[in-house]
Amino acid sequence: MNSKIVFFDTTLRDGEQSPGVSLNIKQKIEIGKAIAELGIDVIEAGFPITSPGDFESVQTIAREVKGATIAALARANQKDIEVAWEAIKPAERPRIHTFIATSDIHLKYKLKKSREEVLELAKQAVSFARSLCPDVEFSAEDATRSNRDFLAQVVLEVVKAGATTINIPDTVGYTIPQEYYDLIKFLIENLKANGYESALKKGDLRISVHCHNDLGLAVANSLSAILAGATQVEGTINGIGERAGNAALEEIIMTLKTRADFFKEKLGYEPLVNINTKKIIPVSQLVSQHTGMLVQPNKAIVGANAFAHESGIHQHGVLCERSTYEIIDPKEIGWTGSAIVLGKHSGRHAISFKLESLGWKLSKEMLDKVFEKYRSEVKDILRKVDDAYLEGIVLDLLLEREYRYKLTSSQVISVLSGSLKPIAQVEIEDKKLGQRVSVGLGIGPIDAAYKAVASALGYTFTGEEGKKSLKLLDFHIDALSGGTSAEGVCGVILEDERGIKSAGLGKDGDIVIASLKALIKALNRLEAYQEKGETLKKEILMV
Ligand SMILES: CC(=O)SCCNC(=O)CCNC(=O)[C@H](O)C(C)(C)COP(=O)(O)OP(=O)(O)OC[C@H]1O[C@@H](n2cnc3c(N)ncnc32)[C@H](O)[C@@H]1OP(=O)(O)O
Ligand SMILES: CC(C)C(=O)C(=O)O
Ligand SMILES: [Mg+2]
Repeated sequence: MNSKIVFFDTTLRDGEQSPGVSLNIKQKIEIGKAIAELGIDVIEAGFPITSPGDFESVQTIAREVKGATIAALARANQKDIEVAWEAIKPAERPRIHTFIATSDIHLKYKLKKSREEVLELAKQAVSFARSLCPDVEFSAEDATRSNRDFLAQVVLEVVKAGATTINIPDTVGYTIPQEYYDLIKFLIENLKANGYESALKKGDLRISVHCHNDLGLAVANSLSAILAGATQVEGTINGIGERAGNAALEEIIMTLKTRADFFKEKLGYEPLVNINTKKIIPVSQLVSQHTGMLVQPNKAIVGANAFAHESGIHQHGVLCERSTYEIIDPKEIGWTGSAIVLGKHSGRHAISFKLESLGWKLSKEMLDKVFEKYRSEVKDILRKVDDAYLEGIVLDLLLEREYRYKLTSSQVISVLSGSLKPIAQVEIEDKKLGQRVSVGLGIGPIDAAYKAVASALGYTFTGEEGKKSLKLLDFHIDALSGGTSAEGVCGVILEDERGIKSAGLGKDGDIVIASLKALIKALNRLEAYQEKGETLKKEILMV
């Protein structure tokens, strides 16, 4: 019995076929090396006949990427195969991967050839490839829409011609798990009946699967094929690839690892052996960065939300014991850990956890007050609550009466056209220094208003000398309801020179006023924190 499944990565070939993706040689080598470090057995580096650039990158990968077999794709013709061989020849272990479609749809409309002609081309391609390279993979493109008996005949003949891996692609993502299971089983039984049982058992001959995700079934189909006896599985990092993409290798790997019990029982052996799963997140991020294909947040394993918990009941569970709502330890795949994200559905346990991590250890009564304020002031307004807003609530409860600034008057003028600039005038009551008045010019009315406030209180957003520097880390405005008379809500996060963060929300029918209210709130909280924050944290509060 085979002791392991061969993992075949085609991020650099099928993955690069994603619309809009084009990787340069440097990026391909970086990705190739990262995939090899993950422990992937075969890396399909490209399709060398495509262009001189593709040839060069496949050749460079063949020279520089160690540890994995390096494969190159070729159509079923001599020229493609010669060029592919030329490119991969320098690899430690080269593989020629040749293919031709076997479905009647492809034969009739695309190749315009009979079944007999395709069978002949497949045999010739494999035996020519085999005359160059000992490791030859053959793919029957669109296998899942092919006539079963014809497919079985092609498979048998290319094995006789010397193919060592036979790939049965679900090229258009059409099959479903049970159907694919039956197909793979049927093809394996047919090979066994024709004298290849021992080769299959020893791993000298492998049935491979290559699934596309048009119905969202690529990973399920791949796993089903493994259960039917396939011993090579193909896919890409992050599931990128033609149209809806390929099977996501990281999902297959983590399913085999997480449900090793199930697969071991069904297969009689442990299917996952050599993968260094801690490299999954770094390689996923590298692929996303180089291809420009963002990973959707809710994507399994590698999505930003895959180990993030926002709802109170789940947060409570995870804080008690991670395994209540997580089936994988995120550290096992290279994340730093699980994330507790505050939002609309969060409860007291998560708030208390967050505050403790910020240094605030609150009494139960105080926590109840914070939660009530969180519920009434923040929960429905912010989609994701930064820690600074939470800390701001605590400061309001303890120190609001002492807050230093009050906006007493303001006027802001917008400019439609011409050389004039928007201008703002503000009047602020400062508990320490009395009334402060200032004027600001800006690109827009909010910019002008913020500059006026900063100048009145001795701050600068632009690094002016002699003033206290502030960074505007976040600024956003939303409408609280629909229509032109909707109330606007502004959220602001500031950071001072020491890295202290402070946030404020402001609501008003006038969005400039909402923005000013948010800024003044954030500045009040910042000053309160600077003066008393650390001292207050040291006390266990019994308010
Ligand atoms: C399912 C898959 O993912 S298959 C891989 C798909 N990937 C790519 O196509 C990316 C790289 N492709 C390319 O750069 C180009 O298509 C090239 C260089 C390979 C070929 O370009 P062109 O010669 O201009 O041909 P074009 O792409 O327009 O058409 C494909 C030709 O290959 C033929 N062909 C397609 N598949 C095969 C095959 N497996 N074996 C032999 N011939 C094939 C077609 O019948 C057609 O032939 P024709 O020119 O005689 O009509
Ligand atoms: C070339 C083959 C393996 C392919 O990518 C497909 O059929 O999807
Ligand atoms: Mg494909």
